[in-house]
Amino acid sequence: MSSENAAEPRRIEVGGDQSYPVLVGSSLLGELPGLLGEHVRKVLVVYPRALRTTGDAVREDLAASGYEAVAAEIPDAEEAKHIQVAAFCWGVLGQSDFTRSDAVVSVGGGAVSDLAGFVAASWLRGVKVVHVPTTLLGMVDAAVGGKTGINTAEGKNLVGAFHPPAGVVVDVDTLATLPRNELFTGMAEVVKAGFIADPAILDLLENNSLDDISDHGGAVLRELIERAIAVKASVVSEDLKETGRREILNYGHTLGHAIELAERYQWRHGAAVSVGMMFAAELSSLTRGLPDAVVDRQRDILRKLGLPLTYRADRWHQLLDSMKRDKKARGALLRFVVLDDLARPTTLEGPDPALLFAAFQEVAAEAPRGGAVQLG
Ligand SMILES: NC(=O)c1ccc[n+]([C@@H]2O[C@H](COP(=O)([O-])OP(=O)(O)OC[C@H]3O[C@@H](n4cnc5c(N)ncnc54)[C@H](O)[C@@H]3O)[C@@H](O)[C@H]2O)c1
Ligand SMILES: O=C(O)C(=O)C[C@@H](O)[C@H](O)[C@H](O)COP(=O)(O)O
Ligand SMILES: [Zn+2]
Repeated sequence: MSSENAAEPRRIEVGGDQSYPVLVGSSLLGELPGLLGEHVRKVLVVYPRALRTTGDAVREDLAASGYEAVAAEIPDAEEAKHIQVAAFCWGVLGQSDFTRSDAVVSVGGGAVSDLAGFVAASWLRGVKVVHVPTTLLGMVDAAVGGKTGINTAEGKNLVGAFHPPAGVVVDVDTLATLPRNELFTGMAEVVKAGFIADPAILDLLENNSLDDISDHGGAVLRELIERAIAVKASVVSEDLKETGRREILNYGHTLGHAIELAERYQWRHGAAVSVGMMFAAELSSLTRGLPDAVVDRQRDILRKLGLPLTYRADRWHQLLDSMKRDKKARGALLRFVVLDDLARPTTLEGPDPALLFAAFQEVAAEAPRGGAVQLG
């Protein structure tokens, strides 16, 4: 991850009151000081144990640039999004005398940027954060947009804050070590961006081989990443705090989050969102007349990527119960993001429970025998 001989990165600007760049390219570590700005002296580098080599490289690079760089090594994946992990980070910040002019840098997937973003949002009521996403999902979605959060026993992301980063470094070289199944679960959010806003993404996914789609050094994946970031940047530039348009980024998430909770976070987010998008598409067909061709296209693309399309039928009541705590719900009214057509998302409020159940029947599968767990 050296910054020598780096080609000029693509810069995607996220607008709004606190605008910031998302830099996309190779060998971009050297961009971190520029994003941190002039006044930062101390940096907390937050990374999971599984990414110790990369996290350490970032910390050493920052130390070599003159920062007092402190490491916070946290549990892996969804285990990171826990209040005790936030408290551990607050402890490190306190013991190292971090002030309001200091900063946090996250290195990892979406779980790490959500946790580290929340720590930065809450420490001294808000310090700077820069994200270095190392999963596809983190690059195209989680690290961009300023939503931060942790889970509680009752559900996913129930505690958090909107806290935009000062910048995001999308170094595609970090994808070299990402396991293939992690890359493809991240692709669910890319597909989401295609169906809600940018159908060119869908053409790329349909017209290229899985090898080209997953080649981190190749032009296809690079275009998918840049297009998906552009969708997210455009939406959050307009509506940081989800008072309106931003809800479209939740397509597939109402059921998806309920599945993650039901599976005790043993399914990856992208896998759960894949089933959630199929459910949302079926609901769109039943309630908004979404053409069958669009539903079939979504199913075909998700299937090509090896993403799950169904979920066990026997869990419907549990899922429905969790969906009542979804952040889009208003009082007793459940709300879903649905599609009127390709790239025409809208909100459906208080749908007839019979239609919700009917949509679920379209994605329902028999319960696995012998307690088999599908990791997605
Ligand atoms: N804030 C947002 O806007 C937003 C958007 C989408 C998703 N999310 C959240 O993001 C999380 C999911 O993120 P994720 O899919 O990145 O999962 P993750 O952060 O759990 O990472 C998945 C796994 O990949 C490993 N990993 C990460 N980078 C690697 C690399 N370069 N090489 C090898 N292994 C690597 C991690 O150690 C982990 O085991 C969920 O908690 C979801 O709710 C947030
Ligand atoms: O950025 C957003 O807004 C999104 O909804 C993006 C989602 O992909 C992401 O999973 C988000 O964390 C879900 O937000 P939540 O508000 O439903 O917790
Ligand atoms: Zn998501």
